Amino acid sequence: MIEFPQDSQNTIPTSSVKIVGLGGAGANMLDRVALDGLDGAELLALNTDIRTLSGSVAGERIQLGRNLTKGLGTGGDPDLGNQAVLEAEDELRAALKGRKIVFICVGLGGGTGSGAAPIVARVAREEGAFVVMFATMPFVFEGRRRREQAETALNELAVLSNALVTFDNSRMGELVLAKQGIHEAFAAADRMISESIKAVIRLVVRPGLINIGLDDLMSALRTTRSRCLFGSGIARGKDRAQKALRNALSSPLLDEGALLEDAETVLVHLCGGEDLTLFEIELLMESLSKFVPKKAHVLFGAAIDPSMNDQLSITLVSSLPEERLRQVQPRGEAGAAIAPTSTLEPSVGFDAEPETEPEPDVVEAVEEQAPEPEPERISIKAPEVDDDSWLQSADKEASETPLEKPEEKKEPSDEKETEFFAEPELEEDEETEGIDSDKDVTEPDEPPFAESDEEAKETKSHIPELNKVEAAKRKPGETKTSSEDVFESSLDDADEKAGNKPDEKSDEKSDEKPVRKPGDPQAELSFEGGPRGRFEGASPSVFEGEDLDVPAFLRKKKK
Ligand SMILES: Nc1nc2c(ncn2[C@@H]2O[C@H](COP(=O)(O)OP(=O)(O)OP(=O)(O)O)[C@@H](O)[C@H]2O)c(=O)[nH]1
Repeated sequence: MIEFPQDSQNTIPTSSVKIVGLGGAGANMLDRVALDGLDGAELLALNTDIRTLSGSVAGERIQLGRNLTKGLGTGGDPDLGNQAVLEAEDELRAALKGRKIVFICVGLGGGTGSGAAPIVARVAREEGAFVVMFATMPFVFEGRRRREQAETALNELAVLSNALVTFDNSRMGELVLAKQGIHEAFAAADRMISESIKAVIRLVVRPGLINIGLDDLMSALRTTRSRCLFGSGIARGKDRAQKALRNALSSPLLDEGALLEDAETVLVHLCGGEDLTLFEIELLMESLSKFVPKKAHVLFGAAIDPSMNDQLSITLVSSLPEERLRQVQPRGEAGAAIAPTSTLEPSVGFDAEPETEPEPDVVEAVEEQAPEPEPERISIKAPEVDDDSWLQSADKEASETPLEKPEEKKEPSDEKETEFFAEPELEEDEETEGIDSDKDVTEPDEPPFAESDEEAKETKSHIPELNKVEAAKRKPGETKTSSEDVFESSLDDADEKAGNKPDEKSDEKSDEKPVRKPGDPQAELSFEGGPRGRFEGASPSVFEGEDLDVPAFLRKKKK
């Protein structure tokens, strides 16, 4: 039954919404949200690392662990992250006071995010907010320690958040071509997270023709021990309704709509420009009905937003009981597969009821001793950096693909269980070349970003390109973005493996010319040489005796 609520329900003003970016990854996600444009919602950045914090676009920033880490990151220690946020709890509480819905963006696996996220969620809940957590899980190549730290935090967050939406970075990484490297993979994940946040905000905040409120959202997500299904698509032009639906269903979390077939409640929200027609809505709902069981409760909302122009967006939110999830095998090819990536206690819903975790790409609520997540290859076309071109390519893809419910589930095949950086066409001996057979690569103590020599060379060969991308994102006065820290670590590893001396590396890097976006007036500093890390005439940024212009990884190395 499709329900058309006539009253305004519980829609909330944008001013009651706060988006929190926690840690380095959270700051990048927040930047992405801001770049993509989101009117009204307040942005709050939380970090131990003062350099990353000061580069954040957020209007509000709180330094965590001022006395504990003295402006530095936690070096991957969640206990430090936990203590650091407790030091700033009062400030945090004041910043979250009176908010009805709080989105928390965090990359799990490091110290600040993993250690502080549960406390941030708790404080937000105590202040009466509905907490939606968007968390990324580390790449497989980051090593077991990070994965374990992430899963420990995830278990806590499943209990503390109202909705937990998990993105596996490895899976997100597969949205880009393997050769595009770490930065593009992060960027792809950040774009998807930003889209998801905007879609949920569109659902509950934007006043619509037919409104969906928090009640509806919760009802769509509320089942015991379930995980959230989430898909969002946007399209323009002829057949835009069909195309938008196709795009939403191709979300890795929906498995081409197959995961909706047992859904009990499905929330559907449409948003279009002033030219949105009733005919389009009917067409879209008819197509969607092929993917949703007849007895399902379909909650429908629609909004007109003149800024959408000729675009139409559709957001689908539902949840799938855990038992059902286990039966669903990943679908190959264009669909994305979802495999449980962690073990979770029952998640808790609004008003302390055990509840769901949403995942726009993966939300999980599974049991202890669940299998380790395995990366799967998916063949969704990589979005272009340019939004419009991405939209056009998505449109084209959608229009070329018939919108039909998949009839058969395919058994997972070994073929798509390919590691993120694996080269599918390599000969067998090439694949193994350079791997140290004496080393147990699953050792808990292996360093993050452990790579074979070949992979190390491969990573290194992307560095100039990646640096250009990151350089274009730097803010005035910033010598590096936080992602470059991660990247520079890879560079170090690559150099070490290649047997290069530090000065050989410097020579290579000094040739790089950072690229600015057209029209951007900001001057550029070269990474090495010249007035290091600051503009000429400016004083060094010294904090607690630390020269913050020296990249964090170098400072950490000195210790
Ligand atoms: N999607 C995405 N993930 C990221 C990004 N940067 C880092 N990550 C992931 O987030 C995890 C945590 O990294 P950070 O957020 O930098 O770490 P932190 O929480 O600030 O913790 P410390 O630096 O250890 O204090 C990493 O292991 C990566 O998997 C990013 O820009 N986008």
